[in-house]
Amino acid sequence: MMEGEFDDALALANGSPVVPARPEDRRAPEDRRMPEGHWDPGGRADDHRAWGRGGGPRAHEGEGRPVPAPEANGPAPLPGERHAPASDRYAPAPDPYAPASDRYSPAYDHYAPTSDDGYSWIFDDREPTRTAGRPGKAPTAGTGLDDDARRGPYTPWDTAPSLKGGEPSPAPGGADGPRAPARAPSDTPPPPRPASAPVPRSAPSGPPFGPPFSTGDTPGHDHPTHHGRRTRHDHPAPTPWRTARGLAARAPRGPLPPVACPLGAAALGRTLAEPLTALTDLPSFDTSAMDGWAVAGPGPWHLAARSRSGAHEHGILAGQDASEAVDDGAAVPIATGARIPPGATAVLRSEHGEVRQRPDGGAQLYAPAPVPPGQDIRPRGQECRRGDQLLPAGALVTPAVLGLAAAAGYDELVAYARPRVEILVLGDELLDAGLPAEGRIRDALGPMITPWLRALGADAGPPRHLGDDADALYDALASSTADLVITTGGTASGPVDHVHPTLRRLGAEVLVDGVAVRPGHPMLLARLDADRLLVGLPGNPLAAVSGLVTLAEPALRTLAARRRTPAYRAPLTAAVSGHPHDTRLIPVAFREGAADDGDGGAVVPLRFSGPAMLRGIAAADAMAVVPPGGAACGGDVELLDLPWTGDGSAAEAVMDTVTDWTADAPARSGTDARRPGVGPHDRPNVSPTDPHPTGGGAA
Ligand SMILES: Nc1nc2c(c(=O)[nH]1)N[C@H]1C(S)=C(S)[C@@H](COP(=O)(O)OP(=O)(O)OC[C@H]3O[C@@H](n4cnc5c(N)ncnc54)[C@H](O)[C@@H]3O)O[C@H]1N2
Ligand code: MOO
Repeated sequence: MMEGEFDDALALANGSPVVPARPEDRRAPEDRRMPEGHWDPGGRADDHRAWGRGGGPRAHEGEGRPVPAPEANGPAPLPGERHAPASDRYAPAPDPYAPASDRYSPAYDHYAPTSDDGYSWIFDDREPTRTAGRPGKAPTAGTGLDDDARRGPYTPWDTAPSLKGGEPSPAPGGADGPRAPARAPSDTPPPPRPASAPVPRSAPSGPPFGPPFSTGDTPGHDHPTHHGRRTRHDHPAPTPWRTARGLAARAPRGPLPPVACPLGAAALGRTLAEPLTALTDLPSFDTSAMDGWAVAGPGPWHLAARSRSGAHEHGILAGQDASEAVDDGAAVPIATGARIPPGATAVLRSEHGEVRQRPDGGAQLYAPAPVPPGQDIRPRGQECRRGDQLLPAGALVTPAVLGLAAAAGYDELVAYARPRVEILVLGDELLDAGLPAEGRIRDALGPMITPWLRALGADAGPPRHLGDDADALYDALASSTADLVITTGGTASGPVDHVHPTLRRLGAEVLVDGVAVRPGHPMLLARLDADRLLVGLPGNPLAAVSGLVTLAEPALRTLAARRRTPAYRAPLTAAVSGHPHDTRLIPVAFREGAADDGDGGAVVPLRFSGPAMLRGIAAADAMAVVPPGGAACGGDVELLDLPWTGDGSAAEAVMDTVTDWTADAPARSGTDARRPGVGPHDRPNVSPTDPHPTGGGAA
């Protein structure tokens, strides 16, 4: 296209005489590749990429801080004060950790649903009570100790004095039982200590309670009793939570081999093992972006009866041949998605054109304003040229990726194999249908874990129920060919907790034997052989969730070659007390506009987050990582996505390669508590319209 032709259009608009365009100046539209609505007078066909790679900010700039600074969200606790002032309506429960206990608490009845939206009752942001003034509890007790800590450390059943006549063991002390032993902070391996050295106590009260953990400085690794009898004295120190995640991520030898899989559900959720490279230009031909007329040169245009019989009765439709050229000064009806015929220079939308009949029986098409060359034409190669990298290896195959791959000409994708996971549900007490009865309960983990793992890209079959049969467990583990076996229950040291003994019997290498996390501390990770791992999830349902996110998810990520989603944080609407030594994982719901600055996102700790409960996690958007010692109201906490929260992997992959991703992205306020790139959610339990989400719990 010559500049003169553009001038022609302008001249027409200005009522100036039109100099007919020279046909030799009209190159095929295929040669002009510019973004839609922009013609390419200079024929800069190969510069088209520049249009998508402007100077806009990179999509991931500023990603690290999607939420306001903590100080914007509420006062920090005063020195010596564990909770925020009472005026803070998002202030914490008297002891938010207390409901995590399995002991009956009247609180469980107290938080029955009362609110209008039916969900806000679950927020764990009850009216604050200063610790010192809390009735009925000594200020030093219950500040982060759950039932387990109160009743004492992890105690192997076979050494409990009341059951066996083994070594003497001190009786539980005080009303709350013995205190948990002091341990190193969660994410720091405990310092080496001589085996005979006494273990310091976290509280001076209570009778002595012998050292319960291994003195080894490498938790879970140098434990001397993996092939011998476990005693209370030689149980390994729990692995710090973050260390455990890292060990789980590094436990597999690497990703499973790539496979070619048909484009469709078989590929969904896998990770691309090769870059997705365009097999064609997209669009692959110059395309009409609108229903209307393909026009050649400036108007008005002669609406010719098409010369070829039968063809183009309704004009040129999508999918039809459009090889017949349009003469200069002529127009032909065209549909969205149809090929632009040779000679056409623009598309005039149907709502913009006016057809006037001529006395000679012909028709003339008029436009209310000049039609710039290239208008409403999607030029070939606008989105990509053949050979362009559309996505890098490592991108998650999402539904959108399937669509893109299909558009780009793929019939199958080369992606990493899905990890095969076998789920073994242990426990004679479990029913798989009906109501709990006669001491038996419903299996809550089988129905949960299979889809959870599938959402993580695993090939997980239905759970197998093995009861509490040690031989059945041995046979199942010995014969399994799965990349990862997941057991539920039986990780502790009760009389029918068969996981540890069976691993010893199999000669498995225990990589993580207990994690400094609540709930879920008995979780474990073992290598059955070079290519098979086992994650032992505790039986308490929320403890099992904790094990899923702590051990199963990182291991599966490595096996499936999934990217780690970057950590993200949000401020808490209420203080959460911490375990003295262990990391806590608590279910939280996102709430936009909950913070005191009026528009900041935040996360609301949910109630019913005791180890045996699923009520909190079922309403949750994420799990918050609460470090030992707790987190203040307004303080940022790290968040772990849940499978239904969304996964930014694909978006991150795109951001690495396509810079105009930002052009259409909604502006990020910097206060969105959600993962960058994930749109506002509308889960009913976190209705942003509810100004008083404390609901029934606020009283
Ligand atoms: N003496 C000690 N006992 C326990 C300790 C401890 O430190 N010292 N830790 C407790 C903690 S914490 C947990 S968690 C559990 C873990 O126990 P197991 O992994 O051996 O699990 P089970 O005893 O089989 O079950 C525990 C609990 O969960 C229920 N359960 C089991 N499976 C299911 C299922 N599929 N669906 C629903 N509920 C399930 C089971 O009935 C028990 O109530 O150990 C504590 N003990
Ligand atoms: O604290 Mo256990 O780990 O109940 O879950």
